[in-house]
Amino acid sequence: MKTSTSLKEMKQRHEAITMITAYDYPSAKQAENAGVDMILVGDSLGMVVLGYDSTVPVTVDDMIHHGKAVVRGAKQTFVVIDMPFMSYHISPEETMKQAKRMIQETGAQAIKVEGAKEVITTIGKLTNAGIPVVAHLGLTPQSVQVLGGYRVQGKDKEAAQQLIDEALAVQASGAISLVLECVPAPLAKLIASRLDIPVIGIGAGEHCDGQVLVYHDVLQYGVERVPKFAKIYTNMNDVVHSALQQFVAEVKTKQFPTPSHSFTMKEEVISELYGGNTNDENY
Ligand SMILES: Nc1nc(=O)c2c([nH]1)NC[C@@H]1CN(c3ccc(C(=O)N[C@@H](CCC(=O)O)C(=O)O)cc3)CN21
Ligand SMILES: CC(C)C(=O)C(=O)O
Ligand SMILES: [Mg+2]
Repeated sequence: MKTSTSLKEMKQRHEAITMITAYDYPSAKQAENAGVDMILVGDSLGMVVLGYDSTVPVTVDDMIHHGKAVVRGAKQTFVVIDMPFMSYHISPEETMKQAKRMIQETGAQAIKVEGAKEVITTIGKLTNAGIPVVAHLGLTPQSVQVLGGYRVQGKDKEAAQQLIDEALAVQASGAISLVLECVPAPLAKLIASRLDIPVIGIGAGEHCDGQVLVYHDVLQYGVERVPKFAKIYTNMNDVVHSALQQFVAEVKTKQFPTPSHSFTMKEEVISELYGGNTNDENY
């Protein structure tokens, strides 16, 4: 199991950190078996496994339900879980209460929060309470309606400088790592070099300390289009489609099930069930 200290040491020795999302028991088990360093129970689950068109409808209960299954599937892997939309903005009391539930009820090792300005003091409070916090800057999908769409962030001088300042601020308030989403590669490179904590990029280029992608994008599983920054390593849509089509066809044509997928019983018991009438048309 990685720790915030060992992740920082990986950064220091320039060993790339790998992170992938998982939302349930089988995906978590697969991620762990493939040797990822960290698993993210992302609120992207709202879009990729619950079918919402943004991450905004996702609740703390949704996150806990999926988070518990992920932790059961990946007991040896560092699991980070997203605090969902508005669960850390209402009041400090509400934030602490929900963060406590997320950690205690799932067994995850850390939580992740989007943004900087409004969450700087929150990161410090959670850290002081013993909850490791991962920050998330750049394209922050919970604010998609404020950002005006899923767009690359930090392209001009002012926006880039603001991102640099925010990255330093989340580190100063105790964040153990920073996820940087959809920012120009040169800006991500500069931020990663200025910070001591690992910067995990998604659409942030090759110079981050690690990379994170959404499980269903990597596998093209259930998703139709994937963001430009995602790399598709296999096409599960085709694999699943053809397997399910074959199942349907084989049942229709009576090719499935065969005796090898069935159970039988003693001949004499069957005969008794037919009242000894072995001439019955169904016998
Ligand atoms: N399947 C999936 N993968 C993700 O990476 C992901 C989600 N869902 N849901 C939550 C957020 C939303 N994310 C997204 C969604 C769309 C784009 C996107 O369409 N980006 C444009 C680039 C726009 C530009 O050029 O400014 C693209 O063409 O990829 C990016 C990030 C990342 N996260
Ligand atoms: C895209 C990653 C970083 C995320 O926050 C999520 O999957 O919810
Ligand atoms: Mg997220």
